[in-house]
Amino acid sequence: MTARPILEVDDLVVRFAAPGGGPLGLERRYLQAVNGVSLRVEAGETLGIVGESGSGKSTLGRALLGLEASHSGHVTFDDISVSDGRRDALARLRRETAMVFQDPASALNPKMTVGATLSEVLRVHRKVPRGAEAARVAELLSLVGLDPALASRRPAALSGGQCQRVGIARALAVEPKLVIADECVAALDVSIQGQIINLFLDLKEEIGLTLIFIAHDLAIVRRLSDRVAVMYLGRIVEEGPTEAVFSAPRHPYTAALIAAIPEIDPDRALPAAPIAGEPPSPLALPPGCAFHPRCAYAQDVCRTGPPPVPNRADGHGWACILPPGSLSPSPLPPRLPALTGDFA
Ligand SMILES: Nc1ncnc2c1ncn2[C@@H]1O[C@H](COP(=O)(O)OP(=O)(O)OP(=O)(O)O)[C@@H](O)[C@H]1O
Repeated sequence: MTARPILEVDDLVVRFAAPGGGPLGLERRYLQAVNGVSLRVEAGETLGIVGESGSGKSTLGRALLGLEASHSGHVTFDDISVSDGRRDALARLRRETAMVFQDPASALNPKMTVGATLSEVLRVHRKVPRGAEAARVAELLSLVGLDPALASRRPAALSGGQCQRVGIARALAVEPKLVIADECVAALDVSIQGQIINLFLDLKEEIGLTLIFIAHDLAIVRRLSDRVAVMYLGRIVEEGPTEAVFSAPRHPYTAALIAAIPEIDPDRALPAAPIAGEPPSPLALPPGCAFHPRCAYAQDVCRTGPPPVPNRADGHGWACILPPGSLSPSPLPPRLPALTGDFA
């Protein structure tokens, strides 16, 4: 029996109007920050979303929580449709989901104590009876590994790691069915990052937290995620069980990102990322596969044909004409001879 997804996303498009154009006669141009994304998240699962800067991770995360309007496509959260913008559905989404942001200090009100911040969430969401807030605040602080005595402090009197734990406690205060963490450890020291990752791992075990973890640090995502989705210019180019994706990537972009992960053991360190150049402008996507100008494996069909049809085998999807096992484990793959046959 397959578990029921708590979140289902079908062909989601989120776009922003480009500057210029519009009413004076010029045709309005749009940047497709999320360009036809489909994915599933099951209860208790952690989905990591990775990709270079500008690949659309944050826009996708915001759209999933109704914080960014979608242009087309469908998002279903726990059996309610949230993409048609119905107020009651959005209100339920807000009650049952939470976001943890990158910069812990600026995400907290500097004038409010930790206790007041958490109590406010409990009150607004009517999570505990009047008078029981202080006890629940202490519980929440303990849950994220903080001394309940910190409830009387303001953010300025906390370290970055402590602030991020408060941010996580605030997210947990609504007893969310889904938490989206967007680059929530990027601003922290490496040792504090490790502590926050361990905290998420504990929360998965203790309260069955369902988490979407957005990051460009693949090593962290590997440690935390059950499945991983790799984004490139608004699309998911590869998605599957974390170890399958990391040990045998099927898209050259994923392989290149993995090759760029710094190795702790210098003897095993691989040379720098082999991805050539910068990503193209999302306003002027190349024809064919959008990754082809940077891909060491590109064939003529990748340059001129339609964008690759996503493949799926063994629960592992990839949007490339290459069959599984084609990618060299070397970070500087040789150009492959021309492929024959239809792999799509
Ligand atoms: N409000 C906006 N208006 C116009 N363009 C936007 C807006 N927000 C994001 N974009 C553009 O959408 C694309 C995706 O941005 P997004 O921030 O989602 O990417 P990201 O993968 O989260 O990047 P990063 O890791 O740097 O946060 C980028 O080209 C970005 O410039």
